[in-house]
Amino acid sequence: MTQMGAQGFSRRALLGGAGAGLAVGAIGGAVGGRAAASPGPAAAPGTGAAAVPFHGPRQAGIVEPAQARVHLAAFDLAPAAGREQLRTLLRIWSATAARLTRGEPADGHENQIALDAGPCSLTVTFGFGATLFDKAGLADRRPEALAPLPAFPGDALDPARGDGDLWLQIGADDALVAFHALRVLQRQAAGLAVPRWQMAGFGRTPGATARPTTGRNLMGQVDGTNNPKPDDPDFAAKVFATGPAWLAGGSYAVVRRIRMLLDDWENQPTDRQERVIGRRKSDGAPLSGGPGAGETTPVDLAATGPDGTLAIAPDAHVRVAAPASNGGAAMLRRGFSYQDGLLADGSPDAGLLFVAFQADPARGFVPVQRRLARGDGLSRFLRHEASGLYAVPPGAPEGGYVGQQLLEG
Ligand SMILES: C=CC1=C(C)c2cc3[nH]c(cc4nc(cc5[nH]c(cc1n2)c(C)c5CCC(=O)O)C(CCC(=O)O)=C4C)c(C)c3C=C
Ligand SMILES: [Fe+2]
Repeated sequence: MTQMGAQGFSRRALLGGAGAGLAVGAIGGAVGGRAAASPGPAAAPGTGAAAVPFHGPRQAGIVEPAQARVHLAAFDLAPAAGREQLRTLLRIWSATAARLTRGEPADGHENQIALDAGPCSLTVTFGFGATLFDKAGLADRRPEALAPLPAFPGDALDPARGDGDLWLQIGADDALVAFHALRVLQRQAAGLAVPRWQMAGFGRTPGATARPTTGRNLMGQVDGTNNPKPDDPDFAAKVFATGPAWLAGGSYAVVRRIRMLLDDWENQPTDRQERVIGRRKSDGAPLSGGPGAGETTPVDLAATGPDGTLAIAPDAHVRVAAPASNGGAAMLRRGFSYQDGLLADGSPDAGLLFVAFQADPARGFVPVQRRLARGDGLSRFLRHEASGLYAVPPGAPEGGYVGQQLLEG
């Protein structure tokens, strides 16, 4: 899984595609509950000028379409740091994220990497890992839902590349803008938090396709079609947490680094690849839909072919992952592809930085992954290599900082 569905649900999508992001910044109105940010003076028309406001009831980087570039990073509190240092850090980080998402230079540790670029839809999303709470003297405020994820069959997790006290998701439609934000935020953490791991990912660049379509992953599949949509009546119930009070309106992010065994996968004929997923590769249409089906044709898990067998195989990924197969469990998937060169055996170190937001991991990722790990035909071509679970607080109002309700509530 990776991107948002073809319908999209950003301010950009509402305004008619990637280029319309310009209008969001330029009109300066309120869109989706956030006051739109003004792009900095350097903003180029189109992708460069698109600005996603940092302040608002929800953090940015959850419902917006995945950008072309991402950095995922985790930090641990510095050995001598506690609650006060955490507060200082979150204030600095929030103020910086607000400036950078407006296309303005940072107030400290500015390094000029993005000086001549607009905001490029930059979003910075903050999350808190379970280990943060003891270190910051907040053990009594740790949500039960932040308990460590269970081990799943087939997991081959590297602890050095997972978990962490603090998590950042930095997305932008320009590589320099994204890296600038990462560097500045990392340098501003000096003495307060130390980097634990970092991963870089990518997705489709706005304008790369003639029609706005759901993105593809590195296996070549259209990925993100059956994500919950903000217009769905139960969208908020699936994606946003209702408690504890400091987290209400926030979410939980599950992050998994999933390597794809691309040499094996690419040796499979296309019809075999399609049966593994349950959708056509060319356009993402479900195999239950017949030749006239398209990407958004509803999946019919009961449909049979002329020979009486199920059109979507018993171990097809979309069958095993579907809410209908998992007691209604659902999540908003917002992943990115990654590639880090070659492994020692010459195979590509490439795959999916799976990111999924949900109201409660016990009603989202956990039951689905339990089932996938046992019965998904796709899992033969995947390796889960790193994992993290983070509480993602609600957004910060103008003048406030992310996590304020936790630290001062
Ligand atoms: C535990 C949750 C999931 C993991 C891990 C996961 C990994 C993964 N998925 C793909 C490719 C596709 N996934 C698709 C659909 C889909 N995947 C999940 C969950 C996980 N995927 C869900 C809940 C769904 C939706 C099922 C439904 O309701 O129909 C699809 C089909 C298109 C789509 O709907 O997005 C593809 C393709 C890969 C490559 C991967 C690990 C690398
Ligand atoms: Fe999937």
